[in-house]
Formats: sequence, structure tokens, C-alpha cells
Amino acid sequence: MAPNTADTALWPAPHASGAVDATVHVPGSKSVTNRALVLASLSSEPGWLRRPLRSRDTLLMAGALRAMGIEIEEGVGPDGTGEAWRVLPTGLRGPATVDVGNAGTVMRFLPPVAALADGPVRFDGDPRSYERPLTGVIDALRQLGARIDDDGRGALPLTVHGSGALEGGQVAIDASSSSQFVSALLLSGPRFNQGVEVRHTGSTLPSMPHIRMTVDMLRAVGAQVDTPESGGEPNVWRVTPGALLGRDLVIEPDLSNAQPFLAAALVTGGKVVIPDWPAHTTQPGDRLREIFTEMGGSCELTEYGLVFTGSGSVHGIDVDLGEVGELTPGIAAVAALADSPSTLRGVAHLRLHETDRLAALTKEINELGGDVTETADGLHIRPRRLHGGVFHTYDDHRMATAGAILGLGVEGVQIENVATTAKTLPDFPDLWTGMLGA
Ligand SMILES: O=C(O)C1=C[C@@H](OP(=O)(O)O)[C@@H](O)[C@H](O)C1
Ligand SMILES: C=C(OP(=O)(O)O)C(=O)O
Repeated sequence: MAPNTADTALWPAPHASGAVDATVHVPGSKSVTNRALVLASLSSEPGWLRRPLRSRDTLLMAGALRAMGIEIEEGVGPDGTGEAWRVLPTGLRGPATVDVGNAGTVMRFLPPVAALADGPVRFDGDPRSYERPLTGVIDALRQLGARIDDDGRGALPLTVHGSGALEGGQVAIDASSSSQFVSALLLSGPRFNQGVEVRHTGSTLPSMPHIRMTVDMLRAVGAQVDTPESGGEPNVWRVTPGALLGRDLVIEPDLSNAQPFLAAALVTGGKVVIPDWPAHTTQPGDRLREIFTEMGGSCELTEYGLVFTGSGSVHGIDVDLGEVGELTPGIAAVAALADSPSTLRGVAHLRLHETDRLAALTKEINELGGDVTETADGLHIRPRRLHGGVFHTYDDHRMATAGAILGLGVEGVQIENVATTAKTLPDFPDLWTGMLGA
């Protein structure tokens, strides 16, 4: 299937002439929006998503659920303000065809949903989606009673032969390559006849905050979930079968997409305010308050939102990003502009993200004159004086935003295919130039 139209045009990344001082309204969270769409589709009553993210990944999720018979009406919310989507769950139908694009959430969260449809559901996507791991989901669904046709590689393309119900029960998987395997099975678990018990058998498990997000959102729609943190066995999650409630959910801003704007305050010694930063959240981007403070900034969480201020100095950091891997490209970009070296650890699984992010960051920063080396599970970054040049993005939204951060401090950086930010943040170029007052 054809990838998202690649835009090979070069976008001159704006160079900051001084300290930024801006308020940036960041659109809704990809991870929350796509979980909310799945849960609302599996509910026994209609629900609302308010301030959903409208981006390639969330529109692919909505399109896929619609293909399986769910009605999703896009409009304004019950109180007449702001965008809201109304989800009307109906029986899940096949035959259907799902385009996952390169969305991990779509390719992992929907095969379990498809197992509940009453006919075959064919999954296909961008060329990169064929390379991203899916074994945990495919093997688990087979153990739980589903029939799946694939080409034996444990990846897309594939067809799930839904039979209207799935027995469910106990399953053991290795989710060391993606936390999304665990989230996928838990999200549909309440609708399996016996619910589901997922046991992770691998030695590491990335992105724990995203698994907590899954558990919290399941509980918010009435599911009963037992977790290692609630006194259960380590690495075991249990979801009891039961009906899910329709909710009226306000989607939080995407804190990982707030990262480039916070980085702008940090590298220019300026100030950026992100309204509606949640006081409590499972989003991994919340760790930026601590990480970017250690790198030289300071922040204050007010009722209005997060106020983040750079000091004019940017320091290197030695940090394990295993829990918050999607923050790595932005942290690497800041680290390349710092006054001391950095070591980013715990992120070997990033080699299987939108692109091999460790290889891509190393190559692209070094081509601007940087000194980055790959380690077994991360990056060493020794800041050097950088120069302008083309920053390739490999259809990876976070490579594009990382390049924009570098451009603030380095004149003449040109980002290839900035349009790839549409995966999770279609407004990025306008928000960025707006922040800079251009
Ligand atoms: O469940 C989610 O919404 C996500 C989980 C993480 O995936 P991995 O565990 O595969 O890194 C994260 O990197 C991705 O951006 C979103
Ligand atoms: C890894 C990411 O996305 P996906 O949901 O496609 O895995 C990401 O957004 O950084």
C-alpha cells in the first residue's frame, strides 16, 4: 500500500534570533485519542471524545473502526464548544479492510478488535509497517482462539478471521519490542468471553507509562483490571470480562508533542507556556518537566498550564529513557546543542519505531558536524559546533521536530518532508513559526 505522500521539499528550519516567549496550544494526545476511540467502539453505549487529536494516526484509527461498522460522527461537543467526536458502537463487522499507515497504535490495537468482528478483516499499511514487530499480538490472539492468516513473519500484512467472539483466557508474550502488545490485548480484554490474563515473559518492557495509560483508561470505562502495581504478580495483567460504559472524555494535550516547544524555551533561554498541562497524567511527556529541568531549564505547573523557562545554558544528561522512548529524538537534539556530553540509554527498541531512530539520529546529527555514536541501547552525544545542511526525516514525525529544534541553534538547517509531522501534529510548521513570532 502506498505510504503517506512523501514531501521531499526542503523546509528551512527557522533560526532563533533571540529568546522565544510564547504560549502554544498543543493539540490532543495521539495515545489517549486512539485508546479512547477503541474503548468507545467496544462499549455498550455511545460516548464522546472532546478535543480529539485530528492527525494521520487518529484518522486512520477512526477510518479503521468505521470500516468495521462503528459510527463516528465528527462535530462539536455537547456544550457547543470545541471539536468533539461521538462514537456509536454497533456490532463489529467484517469483511473490512484496514489501512494502518505506520501507526503502531492502529496495527497493534486493532487485530484484537477484529477478532470480535463477524467476518474477515484485512490489515495492510505503509512499507515500514511490514517491518515493525507484531508477533506478540499475532501469537497471543492465536493462543486466545483467533484464526489469523499471515505470511509467517509475525508482521503485516495479515487477515484476522473474526468470528463474532473470542474465548480469551491466559496468554504469555514477550513484549520487549513494544509495550503496545500488552496494551492491545488489555484494551479488548473485557470483550473476550473469559477476559484476558497477559503475562510478559521478556527481560525488559518499554514504555510502562503507556501501559498505565491503558489500565487507567480501561478502569475509567468500568473495566476491572488487576496489575502488578495493584498487588498482582510482577509482569501480569488481568482484565475481567464485562460491559464497558460510554463516557464523555476530554483528551489531554499531547505532552510528547509539547516537547519541541519546551525545547525551544530551553535552547533559546526563553519562556514557553503550554496551557492545559494536566496535573496528573500517565503520558510519558510529563517526564519532560524533570528531564529538561536537569538539562538547564525550570518549570512551574500552574492552574493555567505549564510555564517552562530556559536559563540560557543547556547541559548534557545521562538518562535511561526506556519508559519514555518517544521523547528520545527531541532530547537528542537538545543534547547536541548542550555544553557537555550526554548518554541516552534503555532505548534499543527505538530501532523498530517509525524508522531506526538510533541510526537516523546518529547519521543526521553527524552530517551537520555532530559527534554521536550508537551504543547497544542508546546514544552517546558529544556536542560540537554544528553547521547547516539537509536533515533527512525518514517519514518519522519526531525526526522532523528534532531537526526543527536543531535549526533554532544552527543556521541553514533544512528539513526534508516536514509534512511527515502530520502523523501526530499536522499543524507543526504553523505552530512553530507562530511560536517564533514569524
Ligand atoms: O501505546 C502507545 O500509545 C505508545 C507506546 C509506545 O510504544 P513502544 O512501547 O512500542 O515504544 C510509544 O513509543 C508510542 O509512541 C505510543
Ligand atoms: C513510536 C511512535 O509511534 P507509534 O504509535 O507508531 O508506535 C511515536 O509516536 O513516537
